[in-house]
Amino acid sequence: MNCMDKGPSNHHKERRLSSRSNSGESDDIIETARIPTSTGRRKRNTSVSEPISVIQTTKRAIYTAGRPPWYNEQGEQKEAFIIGLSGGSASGKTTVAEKIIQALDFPWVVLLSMDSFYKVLTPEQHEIAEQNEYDFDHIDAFDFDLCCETLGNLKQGKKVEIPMYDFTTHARKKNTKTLYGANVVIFEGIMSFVKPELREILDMKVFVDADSDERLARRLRRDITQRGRNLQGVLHQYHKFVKPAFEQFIEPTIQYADIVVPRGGSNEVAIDLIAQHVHTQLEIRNLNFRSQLANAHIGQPLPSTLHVLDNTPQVQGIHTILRDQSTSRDDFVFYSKRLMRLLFEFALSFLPHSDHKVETPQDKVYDGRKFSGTGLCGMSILRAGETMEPALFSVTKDIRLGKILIQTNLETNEPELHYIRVPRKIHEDHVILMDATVATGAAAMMAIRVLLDHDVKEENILLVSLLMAETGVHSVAYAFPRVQIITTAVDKQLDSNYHIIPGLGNFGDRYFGTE
Ligand SMILES: Nc1ncnc2c1ncn2[C@@H]1O[C@H](COP(=O)(O)OP(=O)(O)O)[C@@H](O)[C@H]1O
Ligand SMILES: Nc1ccn([C@@H]2O[C@H](COP(=O)(O)O)[C@@H](O)[C@H]2O)c(=O)n1
Repeated sequence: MNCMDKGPSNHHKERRLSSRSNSGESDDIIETARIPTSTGRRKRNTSVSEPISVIQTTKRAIYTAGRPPWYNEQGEQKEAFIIGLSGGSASGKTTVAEKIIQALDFPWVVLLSMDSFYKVLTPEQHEIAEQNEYDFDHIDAFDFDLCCETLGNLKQGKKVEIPMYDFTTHARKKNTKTLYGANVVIFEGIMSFVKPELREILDMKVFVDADSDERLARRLRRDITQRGRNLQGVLHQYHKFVKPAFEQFIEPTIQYADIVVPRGGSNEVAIDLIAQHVHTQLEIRNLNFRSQLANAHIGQPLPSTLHVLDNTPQVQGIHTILRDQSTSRDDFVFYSKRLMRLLFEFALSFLPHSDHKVETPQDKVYDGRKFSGTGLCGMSILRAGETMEPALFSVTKDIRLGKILIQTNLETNEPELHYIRVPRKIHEDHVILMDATVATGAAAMMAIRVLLDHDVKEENILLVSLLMAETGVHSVAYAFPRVQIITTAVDKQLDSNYHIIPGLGNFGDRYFGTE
């Protein structure tokens, strides 16, 4: 882990994180750091500051540093809190944003710059830009539609792809940056308050004010040292475009600000006030999730989306072995694998199928059925869900796999999201979500919420588990009524530690021999 990252606390149940990837994609990952705590300022030359939070990456693996639930027991998102920062060029917007992040001292905060949404230039426009004759300070220079859509999705907790802007080439970089899981987004840009549809997304609007001479002096220094410009070019661009645009578009938007911050990043009092307000907003949204779930649905009938494998003598026999505390680890692994294969064969029947005729070797027509979905993915909830992957492979061909690491914080009893690796284009597919056991349903709900945030359709999710508690079934079905829940048995109770009763013990410990 990066040295800035405090890493998961030792209050967590330890779980093994496998480096094996079945997705067929490269397993290289970026670990990004938490909020920087030093006062030293980093140079910014891209449109998403990095590394600010643990929720941004350019690769397929996303580390989220133990994010607690960001949704309520109905599975609904708690919206991210969006702070908009406006002000003239080089007024100190980025500096203020970074100071707010330091003052917040809170993870899952991301800084997003409006530079990301500069329109892509035509070759002719690019040539003009090279001569400092392109007007980057006009509202038409920005793609407001993409900006609103992206910021709106981020507010809704969705995963988004952010274009990366390079001031030295006046162009977007080839790679985008993935952002997922922000609780607070700081959005800064000269035109942040210009459009009403953008203002509407902002929960708090801050205008950073600085003397115009100071702005020019800072811009000269910055553009020459960081943006590949020369003195003459910067002065020309400033007088022709930047100064008039400030007067025409930016300065008038001060009227929309909730707070005006004179002296920018030097204004510690204003920064502390902003941080305090955000803290209050986040506290209002906090939940003690797992204990709420455990008591939420006592006595309710089981939902129609629950499908339990027939309790044949064969299934009951396997359960008897698995639940027996004296069963050896070898037998536990062997019989759980048998049960998993039966479970997956059963689960596959809940995927969409359509009529499909084939000709038999006798030249006769057979009226058959065929999987009619676009594709199939498996997602395992680490670590116990990972034990189910070989059984899934044994009954499905060409399935792509992803993983989610969720741990229980033993102090708060809340599930916390640490790691996600999602197969490409998962939103088009049916997804088999695997966990060996489901007790309160808190981890399963978090995993489902992650899938929804990646645009998987709720009705395309199958939660497949060897053993569930009634509470877990109810929690999942109440929050996500279109998810199919498929298991081999449902036990009635949870004990005070949220363990399934009678249950089969800690599945992962028994399977991996880590008791
Ligand atoms: N209070 C300040 N004192 C001195 N330099 C500053 C101050 N605030 C910002 N700067 C410098 O001015 C330049 C522009 O600041 P920045 O925060 O990037 O402005 P903006 O995001 O509004 O363009 C940067 O090089 C930054 O280091
Ligand atoms: N290719 C570009 C794009 C934008 N600019 C200037 O950037 C300013 C906005 O960024 P701040 O960090 O200063 O807020 C804006 O005034 C544009 O003139 C540019 O020079 N080249």
